[in-house]
Amino acid sequence: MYSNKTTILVTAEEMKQIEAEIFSAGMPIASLMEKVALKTAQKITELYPLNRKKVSVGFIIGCGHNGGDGLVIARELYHKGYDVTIYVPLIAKLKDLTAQHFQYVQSLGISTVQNITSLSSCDFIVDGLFGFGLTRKIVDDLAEDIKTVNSWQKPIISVDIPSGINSDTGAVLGVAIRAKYTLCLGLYKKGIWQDKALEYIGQVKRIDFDIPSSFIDKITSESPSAKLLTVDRVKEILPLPRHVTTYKYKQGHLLLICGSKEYVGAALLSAYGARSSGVGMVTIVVPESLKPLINSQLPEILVIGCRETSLGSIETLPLLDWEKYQWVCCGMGLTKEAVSVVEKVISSGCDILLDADALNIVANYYLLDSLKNRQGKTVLTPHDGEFERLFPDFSFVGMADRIEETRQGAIALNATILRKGAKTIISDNIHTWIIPHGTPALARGGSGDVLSGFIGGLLAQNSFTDTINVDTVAAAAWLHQQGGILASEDLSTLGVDGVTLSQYILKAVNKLKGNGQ
Ligand SMILES: NC(=O)C1=CN([C@@H]2O[C@H](COP(=O)(O)OP(=O)(O)OC[C@H]3O[C@@H](n4cnc5c(N)ncnc54)[C@H](OP(=O)(O)O)[C@@H]3O)[C@@H](O)[C@H]2O)[C@@H](O)CC1
Ligand SMILES: Nc1ncnc2c1ncn2[C@@H]1O[C@H](COP(=O)(O)OP(=O)(O)O)[C@@H](O)[C@H]1O
Ligand SMILES: [K+]
Repeated sequence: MYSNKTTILVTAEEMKQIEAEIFSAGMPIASLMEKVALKTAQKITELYPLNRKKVSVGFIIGCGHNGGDGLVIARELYHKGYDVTIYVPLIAKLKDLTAQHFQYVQSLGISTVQNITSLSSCDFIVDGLFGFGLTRKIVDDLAEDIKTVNSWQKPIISVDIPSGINSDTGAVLGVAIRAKYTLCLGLYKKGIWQDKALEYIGQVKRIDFDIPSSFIDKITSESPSAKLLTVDRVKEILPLPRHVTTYKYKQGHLLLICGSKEYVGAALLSAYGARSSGVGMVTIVVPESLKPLINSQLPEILVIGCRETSLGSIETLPLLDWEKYQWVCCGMGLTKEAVSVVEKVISSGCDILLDADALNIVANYYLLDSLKNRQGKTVLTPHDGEFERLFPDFSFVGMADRIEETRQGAIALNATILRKGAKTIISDNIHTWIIPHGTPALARGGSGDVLSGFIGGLLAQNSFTDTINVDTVAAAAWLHQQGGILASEDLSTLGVDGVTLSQYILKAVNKLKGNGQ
């Protein structure tokens, strides 16, 4: 079982406790700082190698151990031949270890300047101002310094976390460094993966410093932690390789209930998404008038046309043999008037995924209790607007920690929630996955319809395995983003329409074979 502990996201408190375990086990604080900073310095020389020409580096040094790290890095780059200048705005309140490093750096003759503008001629900047010890808003001169550095549009490498970013919620505390690289120390801080931090973190790299996994377990195993989903984990979750003796019904039967005259494409795109999952069978329930189109576009899909309203929505569902289907996906392009359809799906007792208008209907008709207490598993795939509509007056809505807010939603509705966004969050009441890589190319109508069908198809297949739903939904979201990334590489950010996306998801699946399988 792939159980990489270092993809876990930790809060400042958890990191402090993990480091306290390291210190109480005998590792001197100064030694850990030295080890961490040496590895960080090494990474910086890889990012900005000297290659014979002079490279000048400006350091912003804080008063805490982030500053201590920065000073050790400054010293090491100096010894390697970089032109180093340091600026120590909080010189009046340096912690002891930081003060010692400052004294040594000065004894080496490394130049210390009195104001930030003296760094403006450096090739790049290292931000060792604040780490996870930042506790309050950055104001006054320090805030001005950060605005000044950002204004230079120069590469900034942030040690541990961009200074000014709350390491739990990702919120900007007044003002924050806009980093080109964030070199996260030891374990990923939770704030780095919150959508709010996205425009400040740049490219994130983790600097490993051999934290014993028993210490990580000891501190984090009690609390439900979020983790980054990695390619290795996705490979484990996918229903691959197939048994040679399999047959189509062993590969799952998915029921899609979606579409309307107004939103024909949503039904089509959900079906394309389902097709890309490789699910054994797909049955789609749509208003009668959509039937010929679906049949012509996706000949392998069984189409049940049903009576439609004057507006072209599904009026009533026909009698369905619900037992036949491993999963039901409902809502894509359904319109908000198909209330009885959603009520029937909720009371069907099947395992269901609700998206788009089905979510709006649940919100508008207060079906939350019937959702929470229903038989069968529930997956919800709201974007932020749908999420807020679902939980208008719940205490957790609007909390600073968006990852935790999503988990609270999952608990409230006894469901697995996929929260759409630049960083997709997938959570049930215990497990939370973050999809680390994404592309804004997906920010267009139809991407979500493809996603719902694709998730449904994977869930239907994995219903024959012991894979938990939150893992399957996360793997689907990971492949959906990867499909978008691959498509934008070939067709540009503007070229990732829903049909193209559904085809590139398969390229993303195929690429997994290349990952050292
Ligand atoms: N522990 C270890 O050995 C290791 C730790 N590691 C490194 O240390 C970092 C954590 O170190 P840290 O705890 O010293 O916190 P850090 O962010 O450096 O400084 C916070 C200081 O700033 C101050 N301050 C806060 N807010 C402020 C504000 N708005 N405006 C002005 N001042 C403000 C506050 O002092 P205060 O003003 O509250 O008295 C506090 O003392 C961590 O991110 C990692 O980089 C790694 O190297 C591994 C080894
Ligand atoms: N900036 C972005 N970066 C990455 N993914 C995005 C971004 N914007 C949207 N997406 C993804 O695109 C999809 C949009 O879904 P949704 O808003 O439901 O679209 P629709 O319902 O119109 O198909 C979601 O999977 C979301 O995660
Ligand atoms: K920093």
